[in-house]
Amino acid sequence: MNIILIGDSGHARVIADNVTSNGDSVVARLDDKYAELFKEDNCWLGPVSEIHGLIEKENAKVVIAIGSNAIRKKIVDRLSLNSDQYATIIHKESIVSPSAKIGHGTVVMPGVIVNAAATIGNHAILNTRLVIEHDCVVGDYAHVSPGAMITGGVKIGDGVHIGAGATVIPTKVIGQWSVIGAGSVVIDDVEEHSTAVGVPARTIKTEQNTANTVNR
Ligand SMILES: CC(=O)SCCNC(=O)CCNC(=O)[C@H](O)C(C)(C)COP(=O)(O)OP(=O)(O)OC[C@H]1O[C@@H](n2cnc3c(N)ncnc32)[C@H](O)[C@@H]1OP(=O)(O)O
Repeated sequence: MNIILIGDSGHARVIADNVTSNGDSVVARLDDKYAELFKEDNCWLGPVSEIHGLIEKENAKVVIAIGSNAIRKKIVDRLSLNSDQYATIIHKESIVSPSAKIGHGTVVMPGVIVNAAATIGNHAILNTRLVIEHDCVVGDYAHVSPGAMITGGVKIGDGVHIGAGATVIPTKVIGQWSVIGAGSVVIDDVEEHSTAVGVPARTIKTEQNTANTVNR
């Protein structure tokens, strides 16, 4: 499969590694830091506006390879591609239950475990070596960071960012566009648009994080 990445930073480089280690090819990396389209090492580099021509020319699918949940959403909204024009990248050294569902545009990094009947939304990031336990639901545009432990039946809303190494105990609900600090342990539900940190996690900010919050 040919893949076009939107974004050309560290997160995009990790996704590019995932793509190639699965035997697929990154044929373009598009980013508005480039003024015009050119080819380097057999890969197109250029502004995001080149995407429609390249999808056709290269018979490629697209992944938004940008770490910010809000910016991924903005780009998806702006591009208005069909869902089948996005790829789902699942690293071959991850373990995904046959009964789990993973949405389009979502990336599953090496060492991830997704257990039975978990449902992962679209354009989400399941980062290196995390665990999503049975029956969890992870929303669209969520990012669960490296080493997080999401135990059974947890619900993570759209656009949520779970920090590295955080733990969420069973059946808790993290409201949409909230942020959980690195290393935190969530033992209560977290309201939408909030930031919660610590062990146990306590909410330090509410109504702060939205789909317009770009720096996570
Ligand atoms: C491949 C990759 O790299 S994936 C990227 C993974 N990224 C992460 O895991 C980053 C997660 N981000 C964090 O943990 C951040 O600290 C956030 C988002 C929770 C908070 O950031 P900010 O909103 O800038 O808060 P700020 O730094 O001002 O801290 C506010 C308070 O919370 C405390 N705090 C912040 N983060 C944490 C944390 N993870 N655990 C415990 N306390 C924390 C601070 O000490 C501070 O306390 P004080 O008011 O008593 O001094």
